Amino acid sequence: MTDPFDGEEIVASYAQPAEREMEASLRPRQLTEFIGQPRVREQLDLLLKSAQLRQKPPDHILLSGPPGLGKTSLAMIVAAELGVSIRITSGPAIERSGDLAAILTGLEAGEVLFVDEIHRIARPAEELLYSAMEDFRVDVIVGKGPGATAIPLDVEPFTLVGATTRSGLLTSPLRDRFGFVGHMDFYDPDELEIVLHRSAGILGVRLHDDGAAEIAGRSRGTPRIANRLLRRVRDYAEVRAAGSIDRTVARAALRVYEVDELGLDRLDRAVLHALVLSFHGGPVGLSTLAVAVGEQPETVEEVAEPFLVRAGLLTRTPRGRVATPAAWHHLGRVPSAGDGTLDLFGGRP
Ligand SMILES: Nc1ncnc2c1ncn2[C@@H]1O[C@H](COP(=O)(O)OP(=O)(O)OP(=O)(O)O)[C@@H](O)[C@H]1O
Repeated sequence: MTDPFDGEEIVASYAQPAEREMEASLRPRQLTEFIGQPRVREQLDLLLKSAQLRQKPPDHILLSGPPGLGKTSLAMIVAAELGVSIRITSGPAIERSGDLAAILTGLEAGEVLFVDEIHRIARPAEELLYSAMEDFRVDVIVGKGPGATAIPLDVEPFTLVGATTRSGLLTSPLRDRFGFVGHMDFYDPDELEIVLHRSAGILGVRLHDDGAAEIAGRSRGTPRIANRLLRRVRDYAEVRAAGSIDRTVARAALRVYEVDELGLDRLDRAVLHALVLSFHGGPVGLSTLAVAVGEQPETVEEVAEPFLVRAGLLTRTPRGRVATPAAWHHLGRVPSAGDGTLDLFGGRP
């Protein structure tokens, strides 16, 4: 059976490079502009203000949560609120510890170093980070074997902001060196409506409250997706609806872009299809499921599953992933008593 939604992946929760520039223009610049996440916001506000009172860089900050919830934006806000510049890198980009040593020793006093996907940093580089975070010092090893020597180099006091979608994969020595851990959660639809109105203002789009509510409800609790859907609905509105977005226009546009009423994207639906149709609802192991949808296990686990679990469509059990009755219903199917699958009309898939 072909997936009727197998089209452009406009609700994918990771950004395409071409969209990064547009995303940057929509980023909140100050803590007061940052919508939602009230607990993290308040905790960060205290951390930053007390650091400013003491005139010292704040403790290292770890932000954890699914993609697109605003971790990068918050890291930039931390630097902006402190009035310092930010250097940005990511765990996978730091292949050798020498790369990290060069970044660390090049930092200016008080700067923020943002390491996205910090759980993917290579082990030797991670070990270098320990002394840099704790003592503002790195030992660079020169040479190999018995003749190798460690040259200690000073690092200016800095604040590391690490972002991770998988805080469970962080080793405890690394996790323990963060003085503050902020857990980001999915946004409520009413918070996403505020995000959408703010973005519409920046983009110069007329967005009515009912249009914002329609888009927010399909944004999977994720501001990045809300903004992406807004841009696509804006395209539709400009060409077919004189540039104004209300509920009717939003619904029509999202139908064209094949975003369903739950906001599921191609990968989400592929996972549900595989789980329900190929594995009869599970339980099935993550790697088997990932092979069935042609993705890496990490992509299924980090990108699709958090929302599927939250939407009550998938559960993780010790024996593997299981489709809930709501997942069967969403695909228009009913679980059969035996191992076969019957669709709602009694036929086999
Ligand atoms: N609280 C917020 N208020 C307004 N806009 C937000 C908020 N959080 C995120 N956004 C918007 O969502 C987009 C994605 O945010 P950001 O890149 O900070 O997420 P992220 O969690 O770092 O994602 P990833 O981990 O995938 O890099 C930004 O362009 C920004 O416009």
